[in-house]
Amino acid sequence: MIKFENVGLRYGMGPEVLRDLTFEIAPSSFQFLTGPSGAGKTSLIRLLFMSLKPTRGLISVFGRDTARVGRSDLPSLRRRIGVVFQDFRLLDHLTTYENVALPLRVLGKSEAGYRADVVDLLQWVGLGERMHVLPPVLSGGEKQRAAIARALITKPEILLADEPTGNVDPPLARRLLRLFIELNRLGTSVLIATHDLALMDQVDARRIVLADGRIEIYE
Ligand SMILES: Nc1ncnc2c1ncn2[C@@H]1O[C@H](COP(=O)(O)OP(=O)(O)OP(=O)(O)O)[C@@H](O)[C@H]1O
Repeated sequence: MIKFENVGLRYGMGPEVLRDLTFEIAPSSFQFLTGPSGAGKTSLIRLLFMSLKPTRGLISVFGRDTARVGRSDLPSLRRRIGVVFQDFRLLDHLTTYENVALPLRVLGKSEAGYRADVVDLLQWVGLGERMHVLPPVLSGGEKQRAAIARALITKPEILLADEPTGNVDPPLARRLLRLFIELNRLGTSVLIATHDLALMDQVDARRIVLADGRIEIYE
């Protein structure tokens, strides 16, 4: 569903931070993206989400060459990808419920049609009791789960999560991991960027390892 061929990325006139990346992400697959701090994990997620363009090589997303995707086609392609950013990006003036419902509101859906889905999803991530509070009073782990729910509400075909367990204690990290595994079991592809070795050791999953701008894949 996503294919990279000899992809390279540099910022401005700087050195190439990603080099010769060739790999695929299959439908319904589960993988970790790992590597030391600064290795390029966030940059790779931005390439996958098409918020950055590669400086060379080919990226195809759902069969479309991203270099040929026009501005008007980008939103509909992006809707098929859920992203959880490292800094959550929740809107502080909207409740947890409203934050999670926002992608549907933007699509012009009616609240009567989506209310039950949003509540179900909030319960699934364990935020049923917290849906009417504003993000500033949520704990780090609760914000994390709200961001995950918001990424999932449009039923994306792939979920990209950047350090989703970076702000939570080990028991909650294990719970989030179980949630991602369950999501994958239901058919969604999952890519989790992390440098948490203990987390990765809990699942026998594919590892895409970034080092010095290149990748090695351990199936
Ligand atoms: N907007 C930018 N402009 C210039 N250089 C950047 C930019 N964003 C990232 N870089 C550089 O690209 C390299 C990869 O950064 P990136 O944030 O992708 O790594 P990372 O593996 O996600 O790191 P971390 O685990 O610390 O979040 C780093 O050398 C970083 O300094």
